[in-house]
Amino acid sequence: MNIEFIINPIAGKGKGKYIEEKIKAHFHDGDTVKIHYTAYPGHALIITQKILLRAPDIIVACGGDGTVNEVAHSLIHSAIPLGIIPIGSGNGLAAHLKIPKNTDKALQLLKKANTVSIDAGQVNRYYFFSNMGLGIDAAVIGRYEKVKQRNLWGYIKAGLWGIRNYRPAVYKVVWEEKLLKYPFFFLFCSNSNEAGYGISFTPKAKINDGLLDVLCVESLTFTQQLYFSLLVLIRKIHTYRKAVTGQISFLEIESSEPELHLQIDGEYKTIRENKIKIAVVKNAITVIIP
Ligand SMILES: Nc1ncnc2c1ncn2[C@@H]1O[C@H](COP(=O)(O)OP(=O)(O)OP(=O)(O)O)[C@@H](O)[C@H]1O
Repeated sequence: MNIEFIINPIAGKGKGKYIEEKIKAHFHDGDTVKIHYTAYPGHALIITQKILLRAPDIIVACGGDGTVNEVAHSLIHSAIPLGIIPIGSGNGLAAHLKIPKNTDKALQLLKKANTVSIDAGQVNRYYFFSNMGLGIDAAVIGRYEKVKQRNLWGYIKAGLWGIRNYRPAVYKVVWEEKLLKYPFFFLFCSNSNEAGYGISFTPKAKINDGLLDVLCVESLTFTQQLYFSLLVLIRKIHTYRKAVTGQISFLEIESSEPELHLQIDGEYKTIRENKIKIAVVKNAITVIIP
């Protein structure tokens, strides 16, 4: 088997620095293994494009949702399966796919090569495989990237900062026959049912149903934000009267401001336009699962 690994050395708490040895212990006699380390954001995307020219049997992303996103982006509509070794901090996609967090168990899966075809979401020129969000979600991720503490405590600190500092932006959301226009607290679109750390804003999402699950929440007071958090924790957010939930294959969002701030698979992005179009890409990639 020819198998190539792309390791993000800073994912999670820097676990990527230690997995080379484990990889070598699992794959020897008869297997050709190549290991690549990413050196900067976006590097995994470029490495994958080069690897594709050699047509290996499997390309493996070792990192969190950000690394998986870059590798998977280059694999869209390729027949080569994606392996995931979840060593990031959140690992939402791997959690949905029930890929073990234990590195040895995740490496073992690669040998069985049991695969599934999954959808992706497309936002303008970007893709997401787990989720994307606007509103407080993007503000929190933007803050999280600044605090440089890539763990649950880092997310909690960024979340508390978001509750104090996020100012709702007005979006016009065109969603089949629905039109929503108000200051938004939260706007989330997901392919998976896990956002990371066991939290889910879209518990009913299925990864290969040809649809994306959406949650829109209008501007909330401080107490309502606490209630929102509680409903998310008990996976009952769809029951909240200030939430609009549903499934889409296409969605348009227009902001009252000249640019849009998003999180895409946990990475903060600024789109220098006031409009985005979100669409589903059916059967976008093949992934190795248990
Ligand atoms: N050598 C590097 N130095 C700095 N950043 C890097 C490097 N290699 C990759 N990156 C970037 O690190 C970011 C975070 O990676 P990733 O999402 O895989 O880990 P994580 O944030 O710990 O996990 P999760 O997204 O699941 O919470 C990505 O934007 C990726 O492009």
